[in-house]
Amino acid sequence: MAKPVQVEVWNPNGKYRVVSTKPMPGTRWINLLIEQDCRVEICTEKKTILSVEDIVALIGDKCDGVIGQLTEDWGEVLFSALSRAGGKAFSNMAVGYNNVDVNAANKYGIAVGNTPGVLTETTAELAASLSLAAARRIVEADEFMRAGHYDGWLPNLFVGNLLKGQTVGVIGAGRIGSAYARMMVEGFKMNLIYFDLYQSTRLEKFVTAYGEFLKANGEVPVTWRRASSMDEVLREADVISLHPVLDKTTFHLVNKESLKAMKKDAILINCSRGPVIDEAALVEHLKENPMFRVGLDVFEDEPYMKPGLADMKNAIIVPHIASASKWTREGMATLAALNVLGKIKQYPVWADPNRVEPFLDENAPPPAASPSIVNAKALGI
Ligand SMILES: NC(=O)c1ccc[n+]([C@@H]2O[C@H](COP(=O)([O-])OP(=O)(O)OC[C@H]3O[C@@H](n4cnc5c(N)ncnc54)[C@H](O)[C@@H]3O)[C@@H](O)[C@H]2O)c1
Ligand SMILES: O=C(O)[C@H](O)CO
Repeated sequence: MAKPVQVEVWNPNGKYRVVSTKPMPGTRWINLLIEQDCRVEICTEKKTILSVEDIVALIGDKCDGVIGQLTEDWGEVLFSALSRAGGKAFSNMAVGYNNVDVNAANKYGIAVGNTPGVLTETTAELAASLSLAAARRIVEADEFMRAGHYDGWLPNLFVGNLLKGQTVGVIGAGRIGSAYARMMVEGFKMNLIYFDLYQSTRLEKFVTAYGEFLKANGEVPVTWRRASSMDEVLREADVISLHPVLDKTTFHLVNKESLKAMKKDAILINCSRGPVIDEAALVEHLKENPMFRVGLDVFEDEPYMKPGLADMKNAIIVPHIASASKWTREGMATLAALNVLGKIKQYPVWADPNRVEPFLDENAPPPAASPSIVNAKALGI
């Protein structure tokens, strides 16, 4: 039998039992659930990643819905346990849901929610921060100062790359990739090359209009191009940022061969999912190409790193914090809670999962809808 898991209980007499596998930022999400007659149970176990067994214990005999995390393995075992407990709703507190077996959820008629729209800019800003930090060697320089090595200005000290006029390459120009592209184009006057399965017309229009604006002001216009293959982006771009979903088509999208195709002094940023890069191949590439720099928010075997990565001066590594702004994390918690609540209350699914502002307005009640259910069609809701 699974051992009991520690929880904190809100509104013990609530009719619907909703479990959150982690404490989440803010209290609005808790209040919204309580106002709608939910008993909210928040797991307070100290360990960071809960096992499937822990979550089965949390679900227990009666559970209407669960808010879970991207570190958890939501597959057959958990969805069957949730279904046995009478549950009909699950939401990841994340936009990515590669940790969820949606087919298994479909089998048990369980809605799967995610949280798009509220983390686009925050995540793009971290990708931009890593791009700048890598280009200007900020982390290396900071370590150098703290170690007391600075004994005066030198012409060759921490010389990096100028972004202005260079080419930024985006692989996966969806919500986050497009927001990042705009930041780099508008902020640093970089030219854009992107690769996506779909055309990003809005992004193209934006760069065209900005280029015309620059030209009208006597400046060199920025340009854009949609590449017909990822390789084109790898060969041509000076800074490449990865923003696709993780699925079979993007696993090890960047591998030994693709790394070789990139410029020797290129910068590679990954704020999508770790397995999009073959991390062992990346470590070898960083060793062989000291001018090549990388900024990583995500790792192939998270929370672990491949041997050697932590020793590389040309790598900047941060612990999956791309969506970690207060506003975004509180918003993600709210959206995840409302996904679960919406299914419990049999509300319809919101028509446009990218337009989530009405759910985030602290001064007004949220719409009676689930903000984003990825298997809505399959479940006929
Ligand atoms: N590091 C973080 O904290 C963090 C935060 C948010 C999102 N993410 C990750 O970023 C991903 C993207 O988020 P989003 O909101 O921009 O999603 P999105 O669906 O708007 O964009 C993903 C884009 O990837 C494209 N794509 C899919 N397969 C591709 C392929 N084989 N080659 C090229 N492009 C391909 C899609 O067409 C789409 O335009 C999420 O799925 C998640 O995994 C990470
Ligand atoms: O997919 C996501 O939402 C992130 O990885 C966490 O913000």
